[in-house]
Amino acid sequence: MVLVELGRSLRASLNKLSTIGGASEEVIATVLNEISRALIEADVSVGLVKAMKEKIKAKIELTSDSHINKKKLVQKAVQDELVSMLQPATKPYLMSRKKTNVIMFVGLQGAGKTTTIAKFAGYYARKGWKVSMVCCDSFRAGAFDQLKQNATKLRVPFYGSYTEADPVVIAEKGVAQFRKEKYEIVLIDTSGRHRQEAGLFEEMQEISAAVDPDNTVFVMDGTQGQAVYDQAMGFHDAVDVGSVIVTKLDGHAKGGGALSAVAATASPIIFLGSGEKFDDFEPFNAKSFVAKLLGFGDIRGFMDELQSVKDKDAEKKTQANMIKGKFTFRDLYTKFESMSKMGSLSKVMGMMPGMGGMASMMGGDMDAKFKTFKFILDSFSDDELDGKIDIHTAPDRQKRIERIARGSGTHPAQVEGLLQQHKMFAGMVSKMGKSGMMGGMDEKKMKHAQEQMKRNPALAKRAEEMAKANGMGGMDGGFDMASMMQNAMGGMGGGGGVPGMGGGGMPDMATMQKMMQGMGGGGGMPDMASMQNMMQGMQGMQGGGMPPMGGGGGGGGGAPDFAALNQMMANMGK
Ligand SMILES: Nc1nc2c(ncn2[C@@H]2O[C@H](COP(=O)(O)OP(=O)(O)OP(=O)(O)O)[C@@H](O)[C@H]2O)c(=O)[nH]1
Repeated sequence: MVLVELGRSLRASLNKLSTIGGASEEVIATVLNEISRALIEADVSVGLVKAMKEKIKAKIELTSDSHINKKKLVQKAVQDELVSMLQPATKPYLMSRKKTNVIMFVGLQGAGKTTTIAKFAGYYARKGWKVSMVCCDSFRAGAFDQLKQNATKLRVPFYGSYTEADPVVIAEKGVAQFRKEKYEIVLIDTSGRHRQEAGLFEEMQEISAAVDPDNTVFVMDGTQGQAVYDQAMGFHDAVDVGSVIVTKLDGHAKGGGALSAVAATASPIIFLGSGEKFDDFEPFNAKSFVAKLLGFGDIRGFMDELQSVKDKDAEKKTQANMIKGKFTFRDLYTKFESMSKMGSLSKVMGMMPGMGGMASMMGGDMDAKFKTFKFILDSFSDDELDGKIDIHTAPDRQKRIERIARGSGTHPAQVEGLLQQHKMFAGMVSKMGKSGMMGGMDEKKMKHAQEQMKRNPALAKRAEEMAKANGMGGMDGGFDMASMMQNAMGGMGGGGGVPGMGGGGMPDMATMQKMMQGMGGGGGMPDMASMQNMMQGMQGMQGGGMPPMGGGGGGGGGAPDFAALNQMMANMGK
């Protein structure tokens, strides 16, 4: 998650508010002062912060109802004001799949244009768009090689020239070629300069006139904080900047200032860059960003991502298998694919309520582990993946493990670790399949359970009390995913086990989706069906968590009492 420090300070301040009933004037004043200080430290302009603080205060004072939960009120006011500070005034360009979308990238030298183009290309290619790149940066030696290298890694076609010095000619030829080949997206890299110079602006205007881009994206270095305001305005006035991408928000204290300054120029921010890797990139939406910053998760973003990347056929097959109580290595692979198409796992986790902090705590290692799992599965034969050869019981099991380890560049112990986790999860799926639990929550049954809860508010209340008694009560009287996960994972991160291979099963996407839907309302109680789904989901994680999250399973903490939770569900239904 970007702006880790700012998020941590804001969350810590908000947590000072009492959960029960009211918070004293004094506490509220302290919290608002701390929030203001955190924002100023992130380089947000003092004027903006002052105005924001006054607006929040006014909102709180206006609410004379003494019964209202002050904690919620302050949280909501802070969230709303942060959103309005970061919400750009204009809407960004929306790409269409029916045409060639020509996108020109501009910015100062070193802002991260070439890297951002690669990230942008990767993001859309993962979602199935036909993407291409054109290098018009004939100013910086090596720019074309850099773009070429990135394009090759991403398997995206590119156009450029070592001999042609005129960027306008390159742009025209490249765009014409990719238009003819019916590419949906053509990304144009332009050259940068150290400062905003007349020469740079002229070149940008000439390229722009030659290719008539559908959108001009201004790439800006976020480490400069609020100072970017003048830069953004300069580019805005020189070319018709349609949207902005702010880069280098990883670990830089000034990111908040950069974001608020860009929003103040009325240019829509479309993506944020948070590292040098292609995956260090996320779409920007003020509401989702603030929700993640404050640790509330981003259910909407998660669902959108899930929908846009899901390989529906593969997921359907896996779902059908699981209902029958079957879970092959290919099903495991499908789960990995779905997750990896959504970007880095830490990003995905950042979208889940309360889990953002955990993701940053666990660091980039998670993604490395995730990749290792995929490499191992890539070295399975089709028959092994589909369970036609049961690798667990095959007489030449050891030989197969060694072959897979060689093929994936891993240690046989890591392959063994994956087999163990698969076995555990497949066993669980098998039990659930037999008991009908896996298929148990189809739409009809889910509706029925929801109706039950609606008709009987006492039941909903009891469920909430029970959930709280089980240590699941959290923010807004709803669920605190972080504490649930901590419970569910027991000794995450502990020693023992095969290094890097603590993971096991993962709840199926449908379960996860239902579970998220249940939690997405913010506050209140998830419906009964979702809760039961959630239990199933968590059971899937019990063997060490989502694959890359398992920490070897050694570190104590104790497994959650799923039997008790399930019993609780069952009792509630009576
Ligand atoms: N930490 C971090 N580094 C980044 C990010 N984006 C780009 N970089 C790094 O910033 C440096 C400059 O990036 P480039 O993509 O070459 O910049 P450019 O704007 O294309 O530069 P010119 O072609 O010279 O105009 C490289 O070392 C990148 O790896 C980011 O989000 N975070």
